[in-house]
Amino acid sequence: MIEIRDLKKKLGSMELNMSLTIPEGYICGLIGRNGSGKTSLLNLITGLMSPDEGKVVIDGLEYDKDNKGIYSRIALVSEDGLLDELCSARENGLLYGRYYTGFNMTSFLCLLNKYRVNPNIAIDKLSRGEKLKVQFAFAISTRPKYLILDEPSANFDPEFKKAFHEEINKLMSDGKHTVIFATHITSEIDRLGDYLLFIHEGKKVFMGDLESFRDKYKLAVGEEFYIDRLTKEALLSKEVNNYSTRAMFDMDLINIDLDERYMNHLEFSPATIEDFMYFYTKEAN
Ligand SMILES: Nc1ncnc2c1ncn2[C@@H]1O[C@H](COP(=O)(O)OP(=O)(O)OP(=O)(O)O)[C@@H](O)[C@H]1O
Repeated sequence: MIEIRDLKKKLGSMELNMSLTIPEGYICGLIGRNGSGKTSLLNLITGLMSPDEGKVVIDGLEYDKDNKGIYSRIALVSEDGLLDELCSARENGLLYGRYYTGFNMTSFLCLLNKYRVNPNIAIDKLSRGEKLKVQFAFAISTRPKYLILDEPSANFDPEFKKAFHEEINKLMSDGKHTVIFATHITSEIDRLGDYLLFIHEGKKVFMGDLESFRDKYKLAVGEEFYIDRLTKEALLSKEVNNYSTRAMFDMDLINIDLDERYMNHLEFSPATIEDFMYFYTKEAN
């Protein structure tokens, strides 16, 4: 389990400030608009960045006290690659694999072969997508309990996306692994995710399973008159068009006794992550 306890980090004019728990055995999609703090949060979780206050606790272990225990459990795949760019993938495997108790060189080379990446040329001679493939293959070959992916699939071609999803499913099949991935592709969370963590300006807006998300946030369509009659606190924001109005509601805050008669005039459907982001950030602006 990953616990983020009262974590604070000043990032320019913004402060990342949150507490949350990420359970084991699930895939958690991390979403938020550009600059909301996704990469910074993942860097704090993986120990690449230190918090100003608070801490990250992984399986009861803490950075600075139990680094070895943490690093044997966690692997990060990100654009800012952690491998040596001047060395080939094979050399990186030989150099850095030994720091990971679970690293398997044969599995690493097999995956590179499967992904059609040459293991013998320097990483800086590879394309962006190929670099990410090397990182992904390396991370998977350490058999991490926690696999952290920072927008991994943005540069993957459709064929590799399929292989990537298969590999994630394989890793997750024993129920003991956890994947956290930041993405801007909301359909990827719908497809892969069990949990959703939505952040905005360094703060947690929603953390929970996708079913709870769809129960909590609903999109209402109908006449503005009826939308305006519902509990004000439950309304995230609305968009008025010529013929109908769309509005996002937090159903936990709706007062059913008072609102039901107006709700009957509106059509409600579970929010998609994309709709939620649109209506949430529209109001927050
Ligand atoms: N070391 C740092 N010092 C100062 N500011 C920082 C630092 N790292 C990040 N920031 C700022 O913090 C904010 C969040 O950055 P971050 O990269 O975490 O966002 P993000 O959600 O991953 O964005 P994107 O979706 O564009 O990748 C940005 O405004 C960034 O400029």
